[in-house]
Amino acid sequence: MAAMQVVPAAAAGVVVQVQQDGRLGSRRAPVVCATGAMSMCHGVMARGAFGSSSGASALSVVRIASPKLRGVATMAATKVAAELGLTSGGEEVEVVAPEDVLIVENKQRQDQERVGVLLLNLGGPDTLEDVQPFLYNLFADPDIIRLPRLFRFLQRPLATFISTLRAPKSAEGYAAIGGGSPLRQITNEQAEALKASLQSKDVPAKVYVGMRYWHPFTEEAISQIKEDGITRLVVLPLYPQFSISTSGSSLRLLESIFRQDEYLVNMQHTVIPSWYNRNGYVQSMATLIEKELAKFEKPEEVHIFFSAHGVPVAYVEEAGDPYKAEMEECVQLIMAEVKNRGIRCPHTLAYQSRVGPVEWLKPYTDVTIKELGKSGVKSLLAVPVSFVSEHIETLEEIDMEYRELALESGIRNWGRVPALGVEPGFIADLADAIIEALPYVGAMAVSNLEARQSLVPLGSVGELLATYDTLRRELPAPVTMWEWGWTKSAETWNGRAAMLAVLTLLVLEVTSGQGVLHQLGILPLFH
Ligand SMILES: C=CC1=C(C)c2cc3[nH]c(cc4nc(cc5[nH]c(cc1n2)c(C)c5CCC(=O)O)C(CCC(=O)O)=C4C)c(C)c3C=C
Ligand SMILES: [Fe+2]
Repeated sequence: MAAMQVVPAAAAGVVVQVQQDGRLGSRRAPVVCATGAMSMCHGVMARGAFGSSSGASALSVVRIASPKLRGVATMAATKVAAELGLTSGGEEVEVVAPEDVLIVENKQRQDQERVGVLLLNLGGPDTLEDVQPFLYNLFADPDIIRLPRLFRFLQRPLATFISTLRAPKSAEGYAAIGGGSPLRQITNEQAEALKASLQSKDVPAKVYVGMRYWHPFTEEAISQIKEDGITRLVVLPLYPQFSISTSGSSLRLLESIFRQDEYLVNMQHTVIPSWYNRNGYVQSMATLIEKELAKFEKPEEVHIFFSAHGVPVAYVEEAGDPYKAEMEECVQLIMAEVKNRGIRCPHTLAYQSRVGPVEWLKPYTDVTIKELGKSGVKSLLAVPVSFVSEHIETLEEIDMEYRELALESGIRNWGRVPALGVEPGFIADLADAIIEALPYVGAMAVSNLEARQSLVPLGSVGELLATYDTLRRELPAPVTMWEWGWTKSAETWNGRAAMLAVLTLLVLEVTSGQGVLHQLGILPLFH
């Protein structure tokens, strides 16, 4: 193992010593000298003109200020040392003092590289006409409704059936918030802000938005990424906590897109699967809470009420979704920071937006609001915590439905923390997360301990999908009327459900003239 250490910057620049035998001081390897001016703050990539006895003429430098990032330092140092010909390539470079390390990258190679950031999000209907097709896309996703293998062919007809039934109720909600979802516009603003923040940190990158269920679809973003010749991609789902039903579903889609395309197979990438535990996010949330609390007449009497989007319990208990654990840890971290600021309000976490009759994560938001009202709480501050943009579930469900319920339940003073949106501290922290992930692009990060900063560790799409939900077990469908399982009643219901689904299929095929039976050439025989 070779050792790489950066000797603190002299007035003229930085000296990097690389040694082959792991002990500093003996058998000196080539020394790389920096002569340009550079920014030295944490996480900032700076550039300068450099000279080196190994022949490298232009380098860029990343300062790693935290010993916690030893893994990042090691990986990048290993790569750089090999590129500079300081090691023969195979051996890992040991980082002696990570808090002092400057990682040196070959700038010539960097100039040919184009960094891209892909923001993943759910998407929402732009107009009321979009509501049913948007819902169709959502319910056609096997990570939202996972049918038993035998019935998989019914996924699409079932999605048509459920989306058609649900569309009028959903459309009412979207009509109440102005006739469509604000998600597209807010996500575009976040992308712009992130690009500017990265640029200000001397990391030029293109930022793309890929939605799962509506425009701009992930496929559209990927086409643009190819067209722009991106060579290194950081994938950032805009969900602070990981769930199979959100980030997981988008990764599953990316995996299939990547697999079918030679350019994408070879494009290096890494994913930041969740980031609820980043200090910048936690601080930004605490600041928003503090600001909203100050608007109450008696802030010390306010109950802080975190409301997260729910998922069916089976996602957590049967498929191993880390969502609940990450959510609980997230709320703990935010409350620890809130307490740090001298605020002593009690708090509760509950889950909203359940769909259908299967059991979802508890406690439910509506039930909890009623209970809090009954128990004498008079002032409530709602904090949406699973999403970083305003959307139908903050603007309609929380601001209208839950507010009304709270007032009916005896709560007199109501407040709501806005979603983070383009809050500067939050965007700057996301930019830092991207910069810190860059050395992992193309590297096997999951196997690296330091990459395990959250329950779902940093890694490539393939690595991440291999770490959870590998079996993709059948789960109770969240939106249908039956229960899967082997109890007597479940069997009966399975049979009925299958009959219902087959009937639906037949009706749809006959009315639309399209479908599996037409494809198999069976149905036209009956015409
Ligand atoms: C962390 C966030 C989210 C999780 C987890 C999640 C799981 C999940 N959602 C549904 C069903 C629906 N979700 C709908 C809208 C919607 N969902 C999220 C986020 C999460 N979903 C957002 C941000 C939005 C809103 C987008 C917008 O247009 O503003 C909808 C449509 C709206 C409605 O009809 O209520 C449905 C349906 C399931 C079944 C699920 C987990 C399995
Ligand atoms: Fe949802």
